[in-house]
Amino acid sequence: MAGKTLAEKVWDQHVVVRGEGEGSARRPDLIYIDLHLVHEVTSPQAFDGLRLAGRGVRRLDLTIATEDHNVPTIDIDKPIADPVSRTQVETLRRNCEEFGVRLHPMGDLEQGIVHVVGPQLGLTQPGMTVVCGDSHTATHGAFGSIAMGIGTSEVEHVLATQTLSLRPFKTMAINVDGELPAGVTSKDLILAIIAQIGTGGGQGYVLEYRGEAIRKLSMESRMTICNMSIEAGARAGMIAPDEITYEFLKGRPHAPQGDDWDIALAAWEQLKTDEDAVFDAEVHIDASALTPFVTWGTNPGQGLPLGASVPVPEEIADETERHAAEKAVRYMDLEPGMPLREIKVDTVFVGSCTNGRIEDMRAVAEVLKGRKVAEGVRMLVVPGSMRVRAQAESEGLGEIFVAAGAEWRQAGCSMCLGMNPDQLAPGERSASTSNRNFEGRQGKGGRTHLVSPAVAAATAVRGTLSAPADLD
Ligand SMILES: CC(C)[C@H](C(=O)O)[C@@H](O)C(=O)O
Ligand code: SF4
Repeated sequence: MAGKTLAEKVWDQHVVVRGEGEGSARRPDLIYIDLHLVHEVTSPQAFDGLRLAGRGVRRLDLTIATEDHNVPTIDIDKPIADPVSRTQVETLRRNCEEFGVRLHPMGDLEQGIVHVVGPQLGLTQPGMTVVCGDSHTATHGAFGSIAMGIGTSEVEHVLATQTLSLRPFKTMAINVDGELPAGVTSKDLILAIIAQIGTGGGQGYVLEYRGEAIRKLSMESRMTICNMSIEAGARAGMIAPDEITYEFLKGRPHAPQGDDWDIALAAWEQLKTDEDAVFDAEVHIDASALTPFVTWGTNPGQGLPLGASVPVPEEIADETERHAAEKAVRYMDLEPGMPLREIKVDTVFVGSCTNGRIEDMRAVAEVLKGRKVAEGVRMLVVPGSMRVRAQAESEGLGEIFVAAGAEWRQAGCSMCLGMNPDQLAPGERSASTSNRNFEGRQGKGGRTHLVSPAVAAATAVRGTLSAPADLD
């Protein structure tokens, strides 16, 4: 019998009841869930459902909530001005209190974006099943766990039973060969992967990122990659745990301690794809050929190396792609054929669950140190959690941001999406370290270019899409 992939191993360890049938006709499996993360947007109806059915939360010890999408990132001691956001946050607080769910509210040191908070507390661990009513749950796959976004009715099911009925998946290996050149980051890599396989390329698959370049990445960088698996349409993305994973986890508040650590480690070391395992699909990408990568269009797959030019739609042979490019170029208000480096921005956003961690803050500070944000450019630096903020402060990074003329904010999803006061005005253009560049994502009529933290910082200094190497 052929060996198993990492994803198959983790899945098999969590099957409570196996679905009947074989192959594509196999019915869903009932899967045990090890960690359930909750935020204000997708939980209200789930708690309502529990209340109506007279049920409680089955595993309070495996459930944790935080406020992230609707929170402002300044004046957090004042009441939330927007009534919809205020209701969302207050509802979460009421629900968590009533059901006994642990909540990290605004102002708390552990508050922040749900996908930053889980790993930072050591709650996310190798070999787990992790769910959240949020598509970027894939982030947690960086620890070698199966981490999936779920809908509100599934949130209710997990709250009530700690299990979920899930369809079996296909496996895809993303083999990243060679080494990333200096100045090229994991954000550039994932943008290049999505440009290669397309926003639907991962549909039905759990992706496993493998190869030399991946092994060398920090946990923060691995999270950036897994985070965007959903932008390739995948059900989840994973990376096998290794020394870098264990080093990150050791000593965190919820990581196993003492003998439990040794027992856990022995189990985690088994979590790799067997040599003779067969993936349903394999993709290769040459890391050594990559340069900083940015998006020009309105989906995360419409990206190119920074040194390239805006596509000329008439030159695109495939009709569907041509139409998509025409539409995107129009919405983005770009000249076909213009160098990407000439695109001027008025806003730079650093943050989100893709690039709001300490490593990202450091990368931005390194570029901004001793430099100024260009005239007419507004730059927001938003830590993914209050702990990231505190760490950045202790390293003196906050001062660097402020001295450069950037706004150094409190934690939250912020300008990643238009659910809080941090938004683009119609017609404004941003370079953003977030993960989605859909029409209006950062505010109605706003235009988004997805970039790495280093590119975001260099762009803030020059006012046009730039890499640190473009600065003198
Ligand atoms: C609001 C939430 C449900 C949504 C998601 O599922 O991803 C948000 O986090 C996003 O990034 O668009
Ligand atoms: S930071 Fe953005 S992508 Fe991440 S959870 Fe918040 S809104 Fe979604």
